[in-house]
Amino acid sequence: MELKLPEIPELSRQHRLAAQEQLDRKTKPVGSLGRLEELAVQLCAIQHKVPPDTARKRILVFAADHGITEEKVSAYPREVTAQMLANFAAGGAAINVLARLMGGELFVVDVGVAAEPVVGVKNRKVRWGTRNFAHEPAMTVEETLQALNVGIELAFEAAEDEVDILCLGEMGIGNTTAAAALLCLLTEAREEQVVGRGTGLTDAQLEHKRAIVARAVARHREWVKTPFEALCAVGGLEIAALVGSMIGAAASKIPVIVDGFIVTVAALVAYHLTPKARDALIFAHRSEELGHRYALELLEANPLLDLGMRLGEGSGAALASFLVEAAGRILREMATFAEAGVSEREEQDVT
Ligand SMILES: O=C(O)c1ccc[n+]([C@@H]2O[C@H](COP(=O)([O-])O)[C@@H](O)[C@H]2O)c1
Ligand SMILES: Cc1cc2nc[nH]c2cc1C
Repeated sequence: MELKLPEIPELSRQHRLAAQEQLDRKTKPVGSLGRLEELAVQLCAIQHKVPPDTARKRILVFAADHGITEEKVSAYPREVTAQMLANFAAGGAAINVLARLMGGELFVVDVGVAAEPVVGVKNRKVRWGTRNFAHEPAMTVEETLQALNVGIELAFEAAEDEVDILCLGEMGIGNTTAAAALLCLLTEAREEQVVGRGTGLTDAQLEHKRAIVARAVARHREWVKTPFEALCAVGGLEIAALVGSMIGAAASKIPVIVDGFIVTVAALVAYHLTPKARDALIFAHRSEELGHRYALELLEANPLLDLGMRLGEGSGAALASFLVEAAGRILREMATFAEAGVSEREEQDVT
């Protein structure tokens, strides 16, 4: 298997201009809907249509386990990943509540959880968890490509189902360690800048996690030459699938709402592999996780929300989807000055 990525179309300048022109004719002072207007224009540029479609929303939650949990880097035991899959399937997790509230479909995809498959969760296991990257590369080239392809396939399936907006989330105990190490390997970041408390480490546990990441990153820097190799070295199966899904969605002109720290690091990998993947991304929120600010800055991303959240599961993306849908509906449904018989702005000479 080799790395073959789908072609990504350019953002549509024509639809961007048409969207802005229509917005300026709606019954509101020019520019008064602020970032909602930017969002509406961005949706049109990604989808190549005015007004944009926002009715059909799908959340993809990619789940996997991490060998690095052997190093005691998470506040919770590895088994929680599989247990949460059962919770997702039963409808009891935060993301189930938010999916119901937003009227979105929730697809949970097991790309590599270290347990038997769960009924109600899509089984696309590549292997039962990654290897411990403190000692060896987390994934082989073959495994990484397989996981990337799971993501690409799910994005293409969404396109076939005429999904309008894709929200991306993840579940995987230990994945803030993988994401932080990946961020270090891809950039000049130091561990103190990007290794955070994840699910809630104490000060002493955070020190330990930083030492583990520093040692592993130094070790893998010796051989890692490309972003793809960085993903193999310290990434995760769900992170690789997220990267694939972003590239597949961009190729299919589907806007993607990026959740927290882990999904943003996946976005950075996608950007390094194929820069145009960045164009289809909308950043949901600024997570409490330490490295998120840094990762967002690298992508020049200004997220919509800042609610002090650090859950994952796509929860921030689901919340931001309300704003994204609002932006699209404003362009679709608001009356123009002419339609409503409202007087337009006056050119007043005050000299
Ligand atoms: O999305 C975030 O910014 C975020 C920040 C901290 C933790 N998480 C979630 O918590 C898990 C990873 O935390 P940890 O401490 O086990 O590395 C994983 O299931 C993520 O969904 C997610
Ligand atoms: C309970 C629990 C739920 C989660 N959801 C995403 N990451 C999680 C981590 C834990 C520990």
